[in-house]
Amino acid sequence: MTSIAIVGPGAIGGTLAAWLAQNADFDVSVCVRTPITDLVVETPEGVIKAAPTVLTGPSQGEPVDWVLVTTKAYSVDATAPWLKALCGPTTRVAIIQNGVEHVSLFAHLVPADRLVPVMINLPASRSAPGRIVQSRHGIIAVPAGQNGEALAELFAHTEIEAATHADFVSQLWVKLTGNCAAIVPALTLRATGPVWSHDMEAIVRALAEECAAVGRAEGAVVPQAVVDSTVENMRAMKEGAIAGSIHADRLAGNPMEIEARNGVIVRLGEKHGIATPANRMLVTLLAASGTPWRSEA
Ligand SMILES: NC(=O)C1=CN([C@@H]2O[C@H](COP(=O)(O)OP(=O)(O)OC[C@H]3O[C@@H](n4cnc5c(N)ncnc54)[C@H](OP(=O)(O)O)[C@@H]3O)[C@@H](O)[C@H]2O)C=CC1
Ligand SMILES: CC(C)(CO)C(=O)C(=O)O
Repeated sequence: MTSIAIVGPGAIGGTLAAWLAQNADFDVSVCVRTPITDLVVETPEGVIKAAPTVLTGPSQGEPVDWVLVTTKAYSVDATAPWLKALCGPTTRVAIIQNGVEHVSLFAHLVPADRLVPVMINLPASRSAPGRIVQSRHGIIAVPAGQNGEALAELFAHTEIEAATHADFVSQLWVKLTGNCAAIVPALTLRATGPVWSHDMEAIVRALAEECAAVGRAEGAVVPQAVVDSTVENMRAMKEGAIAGSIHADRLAGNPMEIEARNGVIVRLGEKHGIATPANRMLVTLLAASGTPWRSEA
């Protein structure tokens, strides 16, 4: 029996917990801030249900084989008491978040040889605690090597396609390039398609070009086609559509991952001497969007 604890069963964590709990060889628990009774997830393959063990505080935790951290990237320190309770000498910890800083954010909490960064491409939204819609097929990318292989193996019997990649850094930056333009609808609170113009295209393209340039300076391969498809996706965005979790978070008045998704482009751009004026401007504006919205928790 493989024991798996998921810290933060929101849209992503709840979806992954429900899929993993379908495997009778897994003992799945969820570590919550807001209690849940069970999980009901509408997936591309139909509705799946699960009733994992629910831990409401770190004092209820004990060492497990795997911890999957699926909190937002600004909640790192909030996971520390959970990690202390759930980690034994052989526990592996997967960080399943957006952004490119999985390892550096958690380096002070988890030994490097047991920290597994994960890129996830899986659109999911939560309507209530434990009630989630996974709207498209899920993809997970992990670094090549034993830890990555073991993480991918956990998802072998799920809908989610998990694979190892020798060039994992490129997986992260390609995803970030696709995601960084979502800061526009997060600011305007409107889909970009219906208000598309040459000026809007220039802004979206600049955001993605800057991200790709910084990613390349960090050693990633980010093909120009990724920039072009980011622009095309924003052009095609229909009225009423949500451009992912940062847009959904602003609409809900939640804290946003501004720093992990766009601030990082500015910071690492500075490190490499790459100007990132579009990201810098929109980060400043979104962070300044004021009450009742907060930028980071
Ligand atoms: N949603 C999506 O479609 C996608 C999201 N991602 C990324 O995945 C990561 C998770 O996002 P998402 O699932 O959308 O976020 P959610 O806000 O839906 O879920 C985060 C969860 O973390 C919980 N949490 C926060 N602090 C603690 C704590 N101290 N102890 C226990 N639980 C805690 C929250 O609790 P509470 O229930 O109280 O809110 C919530 O359940 C982010 O990095 C995001 O960018 C990546 C791809 C797609
Ligand atoms: C765009 C999407 C859904 C892709 O997985 C995402 O990363 C997010 O919502 O944050």
